Amino acid sequence: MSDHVHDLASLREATDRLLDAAAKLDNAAVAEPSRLPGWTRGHVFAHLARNADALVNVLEGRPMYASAEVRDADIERDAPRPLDVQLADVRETWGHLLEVAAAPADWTRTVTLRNGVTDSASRIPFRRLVEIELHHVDLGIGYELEDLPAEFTAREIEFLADRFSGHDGLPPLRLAAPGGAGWATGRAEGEPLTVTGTAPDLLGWLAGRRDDSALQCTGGPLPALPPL
Ligand SMILES: O=C(O)/C=C/C(=O)CC(=O)C(=O)O
Repeated sequence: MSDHVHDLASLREATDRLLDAAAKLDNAAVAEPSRLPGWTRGHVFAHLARNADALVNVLEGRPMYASAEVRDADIERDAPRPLDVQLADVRETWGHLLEVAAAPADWTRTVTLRNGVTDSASRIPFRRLVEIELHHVDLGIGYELEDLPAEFTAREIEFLADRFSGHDGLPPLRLAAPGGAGWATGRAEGEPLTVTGTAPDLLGWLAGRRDDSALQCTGGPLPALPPL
């Protein structure tokens, strides 16, 4: 089981980091494109606020979002807001999520996210941490994959490697980072290809944040990853 107390502490630090960096922006920068196709920085802030509300729903046993359409429409509605409103929303919704997470609860219970995904409640703080850390990078404001805490990077590679594990569209893969860290993913049977790169480059590739140009693949050509 994930250590939700440890992950909540990491989440506090990551959220403070994002809010401190974002506070240096101005309204014009909020309206500029983020690194996510079709999304301004305002879309990213709006998404983070609505995701906090959605995770409160998950922890309290309600559907994460009323529907995919409502999720998307809420992000579009909130994206054009000025910086102070965006950051107040991210801060307040995060405060509410923390309050709900502080209530006595069975952290081993199974909760349901969107698209029918289920998980242990104890993994919700880590899932939120992924949103905060990767979207901080997506804002394109000077925080890069290399700036992510090494523990987070290793855990997110493991999380994504698990997600692609057993995927028929992928050959067996062994991911290898300097220092001996390694992860297995793709189909289980067969001789694995070895994909070598720094942990940030491996994470960037798996998470769709970076191309494969910094990775080396031995044993065959590097496969294209299926959509997340
Ligand atoms: O952690 C997950 O499996 C799901 C995360 C999300 O759905 C994040 C979003 O894209 C969202 O909350 O809108």
